[in-house]
Amino acid sequence: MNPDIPTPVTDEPTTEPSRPSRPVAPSLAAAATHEAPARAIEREAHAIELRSLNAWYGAMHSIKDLSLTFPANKATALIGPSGSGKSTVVRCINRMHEEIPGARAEGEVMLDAIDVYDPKVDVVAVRRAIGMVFQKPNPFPTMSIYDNVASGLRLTARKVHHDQVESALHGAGLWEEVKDRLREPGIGLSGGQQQRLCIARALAVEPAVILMDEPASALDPISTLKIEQLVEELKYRVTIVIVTHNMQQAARVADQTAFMLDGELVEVGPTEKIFTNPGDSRTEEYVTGKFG
Ligand SMILES: Nc1ncnc2c1ncn2[C@@H]1O[C@H](COP(=O)(O)OP(=O)(O)OP(=O)(O)O)[C@@H](O)[C@H]1O
Repeated sequence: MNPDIPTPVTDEPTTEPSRPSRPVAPSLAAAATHEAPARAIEREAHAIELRSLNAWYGAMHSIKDLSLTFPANKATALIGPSGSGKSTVVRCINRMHEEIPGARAEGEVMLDAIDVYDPKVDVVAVRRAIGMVFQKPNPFPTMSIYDNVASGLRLTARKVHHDQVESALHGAGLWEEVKDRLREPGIGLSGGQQQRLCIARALAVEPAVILMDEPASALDPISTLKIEQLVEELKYRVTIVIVTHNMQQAARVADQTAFMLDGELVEVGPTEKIFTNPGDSRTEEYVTGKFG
């Protein structure tokens, strides 16, 4: 564990455990670089393609031969009943699954032309290129608002520019609310603001993809709306994968929706089709509330 990085206020693992130790494949290196100007928000988003992904917890086979593409610059919702494997899939995408004792994954997770499971790819670079936001906001408890956002940048940059922090806070729709209190603790913000601070922290390192695992389920309706509006804005700069139990939320924010059941992909398609004219009767039963 890097001593510069305090433990986040959550039992979720931090996505930034240590400094990169070896070179990364070129596009991941590009995605992870801190040298780009602060407003390099035009950075390309990348599609993620899962090819025959399988995941286990010990002997339990929890993700079964899942192939699925998350198109660049789109928001894809992962829906399905509790235990269907949604969170496991997102943790496989940025290689956090393997941090769980006894857990392993097989298959390919392609980011652009690079398999993030390629042994030559640095796992820290993967997690910079593929940011993650959890259900419970997890700002670093001892850090100011400013330092929370700067923390990822400091892993590799000698100097963090104020512009980079400001740009990320703008990107997360938080700048106006915090610009006069940047040195105050991040945990002093409201829950919704903390979640946007976590989004700013993820954005600061200019990821290609952001994974959101039920990012609004702990928030009030107004904060939820702000997160949903943010998803709409962010997808012009990053690819978004959002796990949600809220069907209305999926319908509001997602261009594409994938329905999972028992670790398998039942169906994926344009969100409107999944909600109005799904191809599989199990999808219809789920989206109409007959189970789950
Ligand atoms: N850390 C873990 N150790 C062992 N089994 C796990 C672990 N995390 C998840 N599982 C199991 O893997 C399967 C998929 O769980 P996962 O959390 O991915 O589903 P989910 O669809 O995200 O559920 P929820 O909507 O309740 O969050 C479940 O059977 C679950 O019990």
